[in-house]
Amino acid sequence: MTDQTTLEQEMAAEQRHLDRVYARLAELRQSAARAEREGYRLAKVGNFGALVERDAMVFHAAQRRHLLDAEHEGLVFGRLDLRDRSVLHVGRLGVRGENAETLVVDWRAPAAAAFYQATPAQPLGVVRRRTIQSSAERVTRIEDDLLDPAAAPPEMPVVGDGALLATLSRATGRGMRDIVATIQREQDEAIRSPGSGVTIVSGGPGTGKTAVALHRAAYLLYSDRSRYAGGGILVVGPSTVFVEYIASVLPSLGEETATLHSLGSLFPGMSATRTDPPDVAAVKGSLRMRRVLERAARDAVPDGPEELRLLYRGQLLRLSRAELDTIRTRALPRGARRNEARRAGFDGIFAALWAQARKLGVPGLPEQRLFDDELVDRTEFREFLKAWWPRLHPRHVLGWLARPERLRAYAQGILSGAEIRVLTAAWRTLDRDGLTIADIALLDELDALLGQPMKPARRRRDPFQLAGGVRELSTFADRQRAERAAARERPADYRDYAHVVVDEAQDVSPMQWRMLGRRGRLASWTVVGDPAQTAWTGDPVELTRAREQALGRRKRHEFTLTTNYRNSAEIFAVAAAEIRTVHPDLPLPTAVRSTGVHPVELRVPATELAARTVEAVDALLAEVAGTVGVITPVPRRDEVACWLAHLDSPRLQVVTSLQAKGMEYDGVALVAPGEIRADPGSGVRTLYVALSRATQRLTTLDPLD
Ligand SMILES: Nc1ncnc2c1ncn2[C@@H]1O[C@H](COP(=O)(O)OP(=O)(O)OP(=O)(O)O)[C@@H](O)[C@H]1O
Repeated sequence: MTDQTTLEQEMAAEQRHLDRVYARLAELRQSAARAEREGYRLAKVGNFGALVERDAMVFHAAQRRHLLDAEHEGLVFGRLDLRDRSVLHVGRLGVRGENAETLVVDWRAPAAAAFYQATPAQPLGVVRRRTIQSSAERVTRIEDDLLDPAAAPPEMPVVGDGALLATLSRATGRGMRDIVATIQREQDEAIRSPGSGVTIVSGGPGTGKTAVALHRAAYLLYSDRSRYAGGGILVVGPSTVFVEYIASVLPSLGEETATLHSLGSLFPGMSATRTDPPDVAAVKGSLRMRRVLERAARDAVPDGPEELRLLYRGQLLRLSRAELDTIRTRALPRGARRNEARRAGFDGIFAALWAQARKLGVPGLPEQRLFDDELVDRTEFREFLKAWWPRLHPRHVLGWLARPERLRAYAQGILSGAEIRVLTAAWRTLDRDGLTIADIALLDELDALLGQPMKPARRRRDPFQLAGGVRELSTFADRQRAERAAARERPADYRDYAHVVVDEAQDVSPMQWRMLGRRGRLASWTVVGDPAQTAWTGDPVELTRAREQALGRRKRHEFTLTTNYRNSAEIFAVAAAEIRTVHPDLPLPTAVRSTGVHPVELRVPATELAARTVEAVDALLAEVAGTVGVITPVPRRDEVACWLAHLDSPRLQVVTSLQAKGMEYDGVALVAPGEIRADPGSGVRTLYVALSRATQRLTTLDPLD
C-alpha cells in the first residue's frame, strides 16, 4: 500500500466520522427548533407553570442553536487513539449521539486535556494524536504524532508531518484566529490554570500570550459557566486597533459574557485613541497624579462666583470669597466626594447666612427652617448655589488642569518643574485634539474622587418595544425572557466582573492599574505581558506597587511561554539583535519556523522615502496572501497613510509603533525605524515590538539625511 493510499483511506475514515457528527448536528438543530415550537404549544395551556417552562425551553433552545451555528466550521479538529484502543474525537464543543455515546469531546473538558498535554516523554495513555483540518464539512488535511510507538498496533498508520507548522504557514487575516487545534503543552498549562487568584503569563513576542489569555477565558466559561457568564469577563487591550483584531477569536465567549475594551474606552461615554509621547505618558500615569487630582477635585470652580451678596428684609447679607472657600473646605473633609457633599456645602451656606442675619439683628427673622425656605424660593440664590457648587463631571475638572496656573498650583511640591512643563504643553491642545488614552485613567480617578453626579433618573429600556414605536403584545413568558435578556445587558460602568483579562500588561501605567483594580474587586485575573516590550518610562517601583494593589492578595499562578509561533526565525533574529543592545542577557523565545527569506533593510534618501515606501508596500501585497502592516513613528502616521491612500486594499493597515502592540501581519513595512529607536526612554523596546510583528516578510526603510 502506498503512502498516498494510506493517507486517502485515513482521510476517508475521518470524513465518515465528520459526516456522522454533522448529521447529528443537523438533528440537534432540528430538535432545538422543535423545542421552540413545543414551547409555544405549552403557552396555549395557559397556566403559570407551563408559561415558565415555555420560557425556559425557548430560551435554551435558541441559545443552543446559536452555539451550534457559531462553532459549525472546523467543528472536529482532533483525534486521540488511546492505549486501551478507544478513540476520542476532540472539537469546539461536545456532541453526543442519539444513544448518548460521545461523538466529540469539548476541547475544554478534562478528557481532552491529553490532546494538548501528551508528549512522547509523557504520552498520558495516548498512542497517536491526530490533528484534523476541515473546511465546509470536508476533511482537508490530517497530521499525526506517534507518541507511544511501543504501544502502537502494527497496522496503525501515521501520516503528515506537523500540524503546528502547517497551521503557522497559513495567511493572516484581519482578525486573529483561534488556536484550539494546535495549543501547545506549555500554553495548555496556562489555559487550564485554576480559576481563582491571578494567572500571570509572560513570554517574548509571538509566544501566544494573547491567544492563551482568550482561550483561558473560554476555558473558564466552560468550567464554571454560571460564575463567569453571570459576573462577566472583562478583556482589556492596549488600543482600539488591537481590540478589533482580537474581537472575533472565540465566538463561544459570546457578546453577553465577554466585554472587550481598550484602555482608552474603559470610562463610560468616552473613547480615546490618541497616544502620548513616553515622557508625557510617564507623568500622566504616575501615582503622584492622584494627589494632583485630589487638589483639583477640592478646588473652587474656575470663573465661579467671587462672593455672595443678598438683600434680605432690607439688610445686605454677604459672604466673601474667603468665607465661601472656608465653607467649601469644611463641607469636604478628607475622603468626602465632591458631588456627594453638595448638600453639605449648601447647608454651610444657609448656616452662615442665618448666623449673619442674626448677628445683624434683621427685624422679624424667622426660625432657620423658614429662613432657608425663603432663600430657596429666590431664583438668584438658587443660581448662585448652582454656579458655586455645580455637579461636576470628571471632564470638567480635567479641563481645569489644562489651565497652566491651576496645574502649577495643584502640582506644586508633587511634580517637578520639568514635569509640570511637560503636562502644560501636552494639555495646551486638549480642547482641540481631545483626550489621550492616558487621560482616560485620570478621568476615572476623578470620577472616584468626585462621586456620582446625581443624574436625572434614566428611563429603563422597555424590552417589549418594537421598531416604529409599537409596543409588542406579549405573553407572560415573553416578558420574563425579555426581562432576563435586559438584565444580562451590563450597565456602562459595570464593575463587578467575575474575571478580568489584561493583555499587553507591560504597558499598563500605575494610574491605569488603579482604573482596572476598580473593575476587578470581585474578580479573578489573567494578566499577560512581556516586560521587554514595555513603552513605560516612569518609575518601575511605582508600577509594581500599583499593579500589586490592583491584584490584591490573591494567589499568583505564574507561567512562562518560550516558543515564538509568529515570526519566521529570520525575522525574529533581527528583532532579537535589536533588544539585545539594551538587554544583552534577556532570555528570548525560540522561533520555530524558518522561511529562508531574510528581512530587507533599505536605506533611502529622505526625498525618496514616500516613493520607496509605496514600492515596498506594493511588493509586500504581491508577495503575501494575508495582511500587510505599515508601521510608522507616531508623528508620521498620517503622512504615511496619505502616501498609501491610493492602494486602497482591505489587506493593508497603517499603524503607529504604539498601535502595533499585540498586532500581527504577514508582511510588514517599517518606516523610519531609526526615529523610533531615537526615543531615549523606550525607543529600542518599541522598535523591538515593531520588528516582531511580521509572520513572513519584513522590509525596513530608513531615510538618510
Ligand atoms: N499553539 C499555537 N498554534 C498555532 N498558532 C499559534 C499557537 N500559539 C500561538 N500561535 C499564533 O502565534 C501568533 C502570536 O500569538 P499571540 O499574538 O497570542 O502572541 P503574543 O505572545 O501575545 O505576542 P506579542 O507579545 O508579540 O503581542 C498568533 O498568530 C497565534 O495565532
